[in-house]
Amino acid sequence: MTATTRIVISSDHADIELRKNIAKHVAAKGYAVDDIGPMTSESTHYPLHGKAAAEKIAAGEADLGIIVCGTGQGIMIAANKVPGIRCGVCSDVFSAKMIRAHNNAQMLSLGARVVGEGLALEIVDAFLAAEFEGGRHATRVDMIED
Ligand SMILES: O=C(CO)[C@H](O)[C@H](O)[C@H](O)COP(=O)(O)O
Repeated sequence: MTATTRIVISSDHADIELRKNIAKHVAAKGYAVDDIGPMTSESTHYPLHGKAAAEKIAAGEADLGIIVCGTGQGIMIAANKVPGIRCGVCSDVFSAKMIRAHNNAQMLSLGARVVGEGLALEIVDAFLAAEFEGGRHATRVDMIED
């Protein structure tokens, strides 16, 4: 991915500070960041925010997405309900690389109550640095889309 890649970022209330710091971290690398909130820690509903971020990608308004909830799981499930979206929860750097390299995932989900900020930023970096390998993996991703 290049610095012109557009990245949509969202979360629920579980940790908006982590989300904001991810947005700052990614913007500092030169990526075009669209942080769609929420902007307060008031309790909200993760399906709304996973869907909103995924729909930006499905509509061609963003290339990649990073979403955050308490475990990363609920917001990931919601994002994956949007047709064409492939999103994985990652708590380690290797998985973050592989969901791009083998699964061509457009979205990374993080659990703010699972990983600390330092590891979260390393996971983000691995996700953004990885490239889809295509080949046999494209066959399998096509099977998911079918
Ligand atoms: O982890 C989550 C969903 O998988 C969300 O962050 C929820 O907020 C989580 O279920 C906890 O909810 P709470 O209202 O913050 O107790």
